[in-house]
Amino acid sequence: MPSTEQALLVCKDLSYSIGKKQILKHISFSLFRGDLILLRGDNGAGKTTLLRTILNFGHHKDSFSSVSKDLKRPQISYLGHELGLYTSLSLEENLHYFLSIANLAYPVSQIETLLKSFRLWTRRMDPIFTFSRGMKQKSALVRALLTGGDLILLDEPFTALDRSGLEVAVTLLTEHSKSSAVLMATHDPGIPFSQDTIAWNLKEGTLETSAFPST
Ligand SMILES: Nc1ncnc2c1ncn2[C@@H]1O[C@H](COP(=O)(O)OP(=O)(O)OP(=O)(O)O)[C@@H](O)[C@H]1O
Repeated sequence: MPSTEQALLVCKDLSYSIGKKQILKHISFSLFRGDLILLRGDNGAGKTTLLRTILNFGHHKDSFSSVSKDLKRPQISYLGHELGLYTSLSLEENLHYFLSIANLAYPVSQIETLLKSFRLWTRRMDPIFTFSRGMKQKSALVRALLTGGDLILLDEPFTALDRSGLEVAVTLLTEHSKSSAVLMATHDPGIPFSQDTIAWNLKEGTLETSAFPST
């Protein structure tokens, strides 16, 4: 394992409570470029809470104490249960908007490749409200990939995807994780990830890590 000095984000002894209920208990981990991590756990185990805590790591300075020396603050992209797309805008308009607020150029040929992979290319000028649930999910994944930055956090990213959409998503996320880190919460047991994938399991507020697939 690389040293924590090379980590994008180091978390030490993170505990988090909502009201009187302790959700996360003394959690420690480091995230590195190249990591592709599946986060599992029962309903209510705290997966969404952990992802949102990482997203807002600046509010938990005592736990997130160290980041790589060459990187002041990792850029994080988040895709949660709410897809965060503007439904009255077209897919293309959404991508233009999210790239512009992330201060990124519009990568024309990359977008064409992504949209063709997800079979969204011919629908790119249509408003999002005319899309099926799976098409909205694919659109949100494209947005997250394009604005990915150093770390992508995904909460149930495969919801409503058909088999071919799932395979495309897995391929794209695997490719993306080679240059950044990808951490995703999922219940889906049949995701075709490689043996290099890291498995995390949240159980009663503590984090267990194991080789993939988790048991
Ligand atoms: N706003 C809130 N107020 C009170 N309790 C909350 C709130 N948000 C989350 N919780 C509690 O925190 C715990 C963890 O919730 P969380 O959404 O992180 O679980 P999860 O592992 O993502 O679950 P799921 O698999 O169902 O999506 C649950 O017991 C939940 O009831």
